[in-house]
Amino acid sequence: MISMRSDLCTLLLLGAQGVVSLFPDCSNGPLKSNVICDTSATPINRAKGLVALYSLEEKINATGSSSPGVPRLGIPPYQWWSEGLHGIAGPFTNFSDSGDYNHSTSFPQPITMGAAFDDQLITDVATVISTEARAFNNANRTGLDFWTPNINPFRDPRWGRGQETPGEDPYHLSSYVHALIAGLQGDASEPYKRVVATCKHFAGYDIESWNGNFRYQFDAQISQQDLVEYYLPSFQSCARDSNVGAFMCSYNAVNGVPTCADPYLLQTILREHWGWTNEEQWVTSDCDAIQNVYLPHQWSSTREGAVADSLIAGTDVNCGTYMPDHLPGAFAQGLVNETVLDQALVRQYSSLVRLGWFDAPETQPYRQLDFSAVATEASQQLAYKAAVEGIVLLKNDGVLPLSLDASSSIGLFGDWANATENLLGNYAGIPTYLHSPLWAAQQLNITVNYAQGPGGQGDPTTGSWLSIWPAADASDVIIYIGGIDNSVESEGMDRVSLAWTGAQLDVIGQLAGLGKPMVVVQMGGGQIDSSPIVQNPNISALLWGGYPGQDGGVALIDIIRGAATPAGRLPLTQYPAAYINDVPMTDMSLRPGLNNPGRTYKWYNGSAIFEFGSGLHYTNFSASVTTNLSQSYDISSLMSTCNSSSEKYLDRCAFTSSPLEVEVTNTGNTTSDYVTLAFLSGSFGPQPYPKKALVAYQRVFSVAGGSSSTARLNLTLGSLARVDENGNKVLYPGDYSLLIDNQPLTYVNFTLTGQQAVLDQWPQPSANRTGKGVSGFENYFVGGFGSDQSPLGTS
Ligand SMILES: O=[N+]([O-])c1ccc(O[C@@H]2O[C@@H](CO)[C@H](O)[C@H]2O)cc1
Repeated sequence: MISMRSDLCTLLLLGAQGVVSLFPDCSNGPLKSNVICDTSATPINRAKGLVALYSLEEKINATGSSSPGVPRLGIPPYQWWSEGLHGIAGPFTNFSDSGDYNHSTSFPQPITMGAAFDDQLITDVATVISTEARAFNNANRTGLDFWTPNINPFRDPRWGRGQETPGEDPYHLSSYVHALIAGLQGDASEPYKRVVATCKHFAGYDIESWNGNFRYQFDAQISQQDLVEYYLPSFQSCARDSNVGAFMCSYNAVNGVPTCADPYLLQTILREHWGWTNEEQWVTSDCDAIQNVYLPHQWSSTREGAVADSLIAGTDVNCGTYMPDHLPGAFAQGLVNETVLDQALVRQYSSLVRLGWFDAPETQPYRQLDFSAVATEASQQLAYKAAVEGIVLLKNDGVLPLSLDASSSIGLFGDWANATENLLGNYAGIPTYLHSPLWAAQQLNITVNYAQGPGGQGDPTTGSWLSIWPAADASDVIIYIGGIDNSVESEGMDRVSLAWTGAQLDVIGQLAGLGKPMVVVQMGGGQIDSSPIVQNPNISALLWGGYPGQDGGVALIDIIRGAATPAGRLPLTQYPAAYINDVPMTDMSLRPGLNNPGRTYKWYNGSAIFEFGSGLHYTNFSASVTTNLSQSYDISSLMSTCNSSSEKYLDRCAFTSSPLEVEVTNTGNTTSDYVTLAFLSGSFGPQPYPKKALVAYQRVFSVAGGSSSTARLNLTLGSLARVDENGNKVLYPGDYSLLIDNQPLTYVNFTLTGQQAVLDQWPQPSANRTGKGVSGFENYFVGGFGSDQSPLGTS
């Protein structure tokens, strides 16, 4: 459960009335001869012209996410907060009760789409989301700024919001988010952006509630090495490589400073080091994160201090009302000046200029879109395809695919067998339809025996499962679809167990005891320890489906019956259930250490139940690297080639002059996709060495039995680099192996020689990262998080 916070509650109530969004009228309104309406001027000059007309009060009012507009100038209210995680959604997106605009396309959760390892799919999905967003916006039903994607890496398996991310690997996240932003925002050279995407939550946010630590208060202690190597690459991809329009700073602090008040993160790293200097780009706070700068972080000593510190640090929009409420006091106290406020507003309005907010609708293709562009046949098929591509086959003794005909009788059991809303996961809008596995099976000409149970995530008594046994007796094949859902992993709620519930294991065990062919489908975003299923010889097959979206049931049943073939790969590690006893959630370090067996496939020193990248097919593949890589490379000549290339950032410079080619051969009979995952391992750079690191991937499609396809992988100098303790990205001499993740593994060895070379010199934070503190609030947590009042009601 999200704790409802005072001013946000008000906001949400206002939002229930719908998005009151008109566009400024540049042809007849009061601004028509202001530069804001001059389409030949630059976005920044247009925005400056507008902001110059605002009074201080009007400027301050415009800092909240529900911006009231300026009626005297014909500036309508604007709602900055829309969500679009896997389809348009959010508290301010207004679906109608019936008729047009009563639904949109709901795609799988990112954790499932991440498993597809298909960047083109992600661009296509994001293009549909931005198209549908525009149609809804034209009907005043949503905004133009979408607070998606969530690209904090899924570091700890307990994290309740890991489902919102593409997984645990920073390279994968970086590539995924680049593809996503292209689809959401469109081509940067176009006159208008489709919508603005927002990379969140910057940075180090991946704890909801663990052992007395809460997202609003947590101070993540992260080494510079882990920050650069693990927590920031996806954000760098957004800012430096994908030209994203917006960032969101997070609730937590990093190394002592709440992120929304941290000039090191927001200015030195984001804007200066990553060159995110375009004035159209702005930072919003997470919802009420600025309040948290005061309490519970106690970084600023007053509310006025918190808004001033955040604005000065580089937070331009405040989700909530804290800035509009407390900036007047901050100005009165001389804590902030108007130049900083103007800068925030110019960023906001030049972004709206790029969205065409001020321009005549006739000139803009996106302003012509209506409900006929929503939930089209092609979008529905894409939602299905995304689900199919993300489903992962983890065990198969040959029973799958089932060949079903009119004489087949299947038993469908488990909480997810008739899942509808569960298919979506969190941050969902209203889907076009919800096709459960049961519904999908019932569309086939077979007998389906369905019975509910065990029921919920608790451990109900076996009495409630009685209907299962006659249904199972009547079936030739048993399919159990269960696992976890948003009742145990969600916003505000981290998991307390990585095991299947006792009730589910009990019923699965009893069903397996019937000795019939049996398939288990593990659902949910976080992984659960499926070793009891893997080890049970009576269970023939195991699939993972995550949250597969509106057509997820059809996708699952189609894979089970062979109408579609599985080729997804786990985008995260499946740890043993005991992992949560081995490491506190608050330990942010990746490498193994005291009370930490290491995190993710790179560093975990125990035995995973399933490794990152696991995934079987209904056929077999071999892979061979056909580009000749096995040689020795001199670091200084690699560097001088890159230094004289047009690439501004050395880590993006290509390692090989043309993409590395991998020939993928289907050595079996069944046509199937194949995800080529390329990892690097070896002895180079600082110790300890990671077990391996993903450096490239490509999905190849519909490879027929006996034939081959070529995967082309772009390797950069950055993919060979390691990060030193100061966060510098360095190319080191040493022995390298490129591994193509396949059975058997394909290796290519090569060496780098000469002196190490720095690809990216990391700016260091200043030594002083201590806040001002708030006296009298030492026991603030006792009072909870709902407001910035002290537990005693004084402030
Ligand atoms: O009080 N509320 O209404 C409320 C609603 C949502 C909420 O979560 C935050 O809002 C989302 C904004 O995009 C961020 O991803 C999430 O961390 C936090 C608080």
